[in-house]
Amino acid sequence: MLHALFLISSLHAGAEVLALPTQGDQGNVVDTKNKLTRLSDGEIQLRMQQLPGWTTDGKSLFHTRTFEDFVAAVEFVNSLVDPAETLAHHPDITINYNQVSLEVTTHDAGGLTELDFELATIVSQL
Ligand SMILES: C[C@H](O)[C@H](O)[C@H]1CNC2=NC(N)=NC(=O)C2=N1
Repeated sequence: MLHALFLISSLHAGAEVLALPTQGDQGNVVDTKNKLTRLSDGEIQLRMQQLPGWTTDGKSLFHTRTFEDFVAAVEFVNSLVDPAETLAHHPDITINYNQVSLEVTTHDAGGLTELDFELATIVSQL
């Protein structure tokens, strides 16, 4: 418990926390309280290791998919609607014929948050 409190205050102070909170009480507390808090560079690096097919500039996540044709590209875009609405978090989308490019960031926080990685992880499974 003391450890969890220390972790939370570290995050608020903007310190880099290299431990990835994924499970247990500590992780749940941090995830709930910090979903819209910008992640540090160290936290972003750790999460990128779990996100193949995506790149980052430290402010956004980027992902591009190529499809058979325009119709398939639009169908993929349509499949993004439900997860985006469920999370109340929406990717910026560019369609170039059969290619769909996504940019995910938390505009409200001015950078990357846990929510961006949640959305990206769901998109990766589509
Ligand atoms: C009020 C509403 O939930 C917010 O404006 C949401 C909507 N969707 C969003 N999507 C993304 N990508 N970033 C946001 O900051 C964001 N904000």
